Amino acid sequence: MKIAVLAGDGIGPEIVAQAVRVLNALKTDGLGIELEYGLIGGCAVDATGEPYPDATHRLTSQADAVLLGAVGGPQYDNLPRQQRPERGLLAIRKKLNLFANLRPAMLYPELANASSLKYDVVAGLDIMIVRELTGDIYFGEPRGIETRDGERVGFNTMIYSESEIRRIAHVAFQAAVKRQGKLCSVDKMNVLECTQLWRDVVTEVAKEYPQVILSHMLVDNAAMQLVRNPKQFDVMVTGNMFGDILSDEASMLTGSIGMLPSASLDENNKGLYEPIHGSAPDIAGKDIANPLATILSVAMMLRYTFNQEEMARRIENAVKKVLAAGYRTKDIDEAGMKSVGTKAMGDMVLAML
Ligand SMILES: NC(=O)C1=CN([C@@H]2O[C@H](COP(=O)(O)OP(=O)(O)OC[C@H]3O[C@@H](n4cnc5c(N)ncnc54)[C@H](O)[C@@H]3O)[C@@H](O)[C@H]2O)C=CC1
Ligand SMILES: CC(C)CC(=O)C(=O)O
Ligand SMILES: [Mg+2]
Repeated sequence: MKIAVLAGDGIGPEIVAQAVRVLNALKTDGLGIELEYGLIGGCAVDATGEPYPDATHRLTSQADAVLLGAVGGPQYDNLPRQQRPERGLLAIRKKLNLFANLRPAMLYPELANASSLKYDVVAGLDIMIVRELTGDIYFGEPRGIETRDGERVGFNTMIYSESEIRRIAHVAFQAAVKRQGKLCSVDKMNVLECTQLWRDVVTEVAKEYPQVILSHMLVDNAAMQLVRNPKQFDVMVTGNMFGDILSDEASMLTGSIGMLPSASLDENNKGLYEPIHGSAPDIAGKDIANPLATILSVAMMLRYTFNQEEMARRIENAVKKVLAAGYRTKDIDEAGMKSVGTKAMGDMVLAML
């Protein structure tokens, strides 16, 4: 099995290095994998002028799975839009048809005090956010900034086709069937036609899953409910932009954005695995970033693309043990715990593994 490793920018190389150590440890234990490295994002622009070069696309197309760190940084913010690192991320998602983004927000009991909510509100929290990843306002055309009537206007297009909504709805319903059987679809149908269609299609698909209890919620309320009573949610399904925002919000219920992994899957469970956070330029190069979201993304890779449930659990259990033993990077640290940096956290996960 081939894994394309794209570390990207900012903290990307630091956190991916720890996840690669985990993969290499499993390889030593008999997991048949080969790692190949490529460029994406700002580092790819620096080397080739493109955020997602053809050579990287050849590598990822031939790989069974992709491990990605993060892209972007302030030094790239003034580039022409097509060259911005984030466009590389949009390109890989679109070109590999990775339409189903799974973002589990689960609280490790050891991190109860790190959560931004009180213990009784978050104890046992386990939400699966299913975010559509290749459509919506992030990809819709027309888009741009142009002069109209003597002033500049900026515009993007929120667009979803019925088939795009239907296929992500199926992923979400199937996830709900395997979990507590509850699905909440999040939209803004009171003002956006695009999401009226979203609600209509999700409601139609629900007929194929009578065992799942479907509810609908407007996104502003959903954002509020996530910090009021997050345990009401089992699976949430939503579009690209709302899912992006709600998953960053949900991450803080688990203690830190540095804890949330993700899987981005195509129809055949070929996948790209990355933490949900960005390149965190404010802490890059300081050996303080939390590598656990990236390490937990490797667990998702083993589960979803390689069907190695036992190895996936081994990684998750190693993370649990590290937290139970009191090791904490800065973002989840608290009094009385053992503060560690990025690499030392990787050391501890390897030791527990
Ligand atoms: N998937 C990706 O590659 C993404 C890339 N970005 C890009 O990343 C750059 C920075 O974006 P921001 O808005 O600052 O979001 P960010 O997610 O990179 O950082 C937000 C905050 O969370 C902290 N943080 C993030 N990951 C952490 C970790 N593993 N451990 C400890 N703390 C962590 C950062 O230090 C920062 O204070 C931008 O260029 C943005 O476009 C943003 C989101 C996703
Ligand atoms: C950087 C963007 C393209 C996307 C983003 O923030 C994300 O996928 O979480
Ligand atoms: Mg995001």
